[in-house]
Amino acid sequence: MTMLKNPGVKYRPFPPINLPDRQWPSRVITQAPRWLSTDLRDGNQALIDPMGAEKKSRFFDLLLKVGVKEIEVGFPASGATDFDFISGLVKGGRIPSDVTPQVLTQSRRDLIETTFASLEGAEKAIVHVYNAVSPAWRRIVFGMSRAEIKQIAIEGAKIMRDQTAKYHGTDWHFEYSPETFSTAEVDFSVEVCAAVMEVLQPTTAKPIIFNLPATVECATPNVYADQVELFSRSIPDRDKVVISLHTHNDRGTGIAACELGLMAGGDRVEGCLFGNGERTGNCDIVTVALNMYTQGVDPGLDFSDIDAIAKTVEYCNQLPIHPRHPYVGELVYTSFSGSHQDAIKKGFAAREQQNDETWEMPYLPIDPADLGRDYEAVIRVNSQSGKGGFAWVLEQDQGLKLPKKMQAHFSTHVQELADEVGRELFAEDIWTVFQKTYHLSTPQHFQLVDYEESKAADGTRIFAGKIAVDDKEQSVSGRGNGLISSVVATIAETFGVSLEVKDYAEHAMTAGSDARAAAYVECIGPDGKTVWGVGIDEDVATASVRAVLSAANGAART
Ligand SMILES: CC(=O)SCCNC(=O)CCNC(=O)[C@H](O)C(C)(C)COP(=O)(O)OP(=O)(O)OC[C@H]1O[C@@H](n2cnc3c(N)ncnc32)[C@H](O)[C@@H]1OP(=O)(O)O
Ligand SMILES: CC(C)C(=O)C(=O)O
Repeated sequence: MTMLKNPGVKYRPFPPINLPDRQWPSRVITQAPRWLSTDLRDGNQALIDPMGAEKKSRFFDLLLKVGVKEIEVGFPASGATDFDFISGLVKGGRIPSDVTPQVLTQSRRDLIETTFASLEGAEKAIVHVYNAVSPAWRRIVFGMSRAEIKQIAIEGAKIMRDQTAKYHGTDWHFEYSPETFSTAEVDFSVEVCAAVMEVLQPTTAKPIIFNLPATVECATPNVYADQVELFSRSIPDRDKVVISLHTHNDRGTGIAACELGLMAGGDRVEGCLFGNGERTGNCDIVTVALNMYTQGVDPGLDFSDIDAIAKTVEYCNQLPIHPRHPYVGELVYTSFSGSHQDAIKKGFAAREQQNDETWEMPYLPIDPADLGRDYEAVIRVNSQSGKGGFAWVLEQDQGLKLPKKMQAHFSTHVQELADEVGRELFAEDIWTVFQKTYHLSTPQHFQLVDYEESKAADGTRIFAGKIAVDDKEQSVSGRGNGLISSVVATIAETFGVSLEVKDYAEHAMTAGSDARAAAYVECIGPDGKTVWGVGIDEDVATASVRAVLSAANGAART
C-alpha cells in the first residue's frame, strides 16, 4: 500500500458545524479553568507499562505539589492495582481536604459498583461514567441505535444515583462523558446528557460535570470550539452544568482545541502533564497553563521547578519528553543561530536598563527563570552561530565582555573551529581557541615576568621590568605618556615589534570568585594589519600590560 493519489476515495472531510452567530472567536481567556489531571487514568492506560503503586503514589504527590485540585486517580474496576491504590489513598488519609479524587468507569453495573467500593470512606469524590455516542461507535462497537446508546447512559446514571445511597458518608459528585463527542452529532450528545441530568438532578450548588471529549481529534480546532459553544448553548439548565474539555492530539492541535474550547464556554480542562495519553496524547495541561501565564493570567498551577517535575513524570511514565516540547524541552530556551543569539543578547542588555518587570525578549516568550531554568543554555554555539553566541558564552563562562570589534575578529576563529569539528562548541572549546588566538596560554613568545612603573620628572611614565622571550628572561625598559605607551615603546625598542594602539577597553570580570580585570587592546602591527591583545590579571594595570604583550605575541607570530 502507498499513499493514495486521491485520498478523497478513502477519507471524508469533517462536516463543519452550522453556527453562523458563533461568539467564541472574539472571546479572550482571562481566568484559569478548573484543572483535572488524568495522568493516573488516561495517561496511565496509554503506557507501555502502566504505573504500579509506587509510581502512582509519586505522581499523585507531584500533582499535589503542582497544585492540581481534581485528580482522576484511576479506573478502579480495571483491576487490583488501581483499586488498591485508590482505596489506599482514601484509607491512608492521603487526599488533602481541598483535593477531590475522580475515578472512571464504563456504564456497566458491576464496574460501577466496584468503582464506588474503591472510594469507600472518601470525604468527597467524583465518579465519572462514559459511553461512546458517535455514529461509528454506535454502529461498529455497540451495534446499537441512538435510543439504545442513550439508555446505556441513563442506566449508568441510575446505578450511580443508587450507589450514593449505599455510601452516604461521602460528598458525591458526578461526571458524565459522551465519549467520542468530537465525532458525534452535537444534538445527540445534548439529548443524552439531558437524559442523564433528568436522573441525577444536579443543582447550581452541586452541578453535574459534562465532559466533552475529542476522544479522537478529527477536525481543525475551530470545529471543536463550535461543538462546545453549540453544546453550551443547547444544554438545559446551563447553570447546573460544568463543561469540561478533554482533547486528544491526533492532528497535533489538542492544545489549540482546548484553548478555543475555553473561549467557547469550557469551565474545566482535563489533561496530562506534558501531554502523555492515548496515541498522540491528551491535552498538555502544562502548556495550556503556561500559555495563559504568558498572557498575564495566573493559571493557579505551580511549575516553578519544571525540570524536577519533568524528571518525575519521565520516571513514572517511562517515556521521554521531547527536547522541543513547549516550555520544558531541553532545547526550548536555546538558540544556536546567529541572528537569534544577537537579538537575545541585546534583549538581556536592554532588560538590565529597564525599570519594570515587563518581559519583552526577542525569541523567548517566557522568562526561563520563572520555571527554574537558568540563562546559561539560552545561547549555544555551533556553525550556525554568530558573534553574539560566543560572546555570550565567554561572558557567562569566563566573565569576559569582548569589545564589539574584537568579537568580529575572534568570530573567524570560532567559525573555523565549528566548521572543522562539525558539532556544537562547548564553553571549554571556545575558551581554548580564545586562549590560543590571543596567546593567553603558556608557553608564550613574549611573557611578562615582572615590572615596575614609575613617573619621570617630565611627567612621562617609565616601564621597567623583565620579559621572557621564549623562556629567556631579559631586562627591559621604555618610556611613554602612560603605562600602555611605555610598554609599546619598550617592545618596539627592545624587540623591534612596533605597535600602534588604536583602541583600549577594560572591565572587572564577573565570573569566578576572585576579583580580576580584563583589558583589551586593538593595535596596528608592523605589517599594517589589526592585531588584538587580551590581558587578564588581578590588577587592572597589569592586565593592560599583559594585553599589549598579547598583541605583541600576535604581531610576532604574523
Ligand atoms: C476513551 C477512553 O479512554 S475510555 C477508558 C478506557 N480505559 C480502559 O479501558 C482501561 C481500563 N479498562 C479495563 O481494564 C477493562 O476494559 C475493563 C476491566 C474495565 C472491562 O473489561 P472487559 O469486561 O473485558 O470489557 P471491555 O473493556 O473489553 O469492553 C467490552 C464490552 O463493554 C462494552 N463497553 C465498552 N465501553 C462501554 C461503556 N463505556 N459503557 C458500557 N459498555 C461498554 C463493549 O461494547 C463490550 O461489550 P460486548 O462485550 O457486549 O461487545
Ligand atoms: C472517557 C473519556 C473521557 C476519554 O478518556 C476520552 O474520550 O478520551
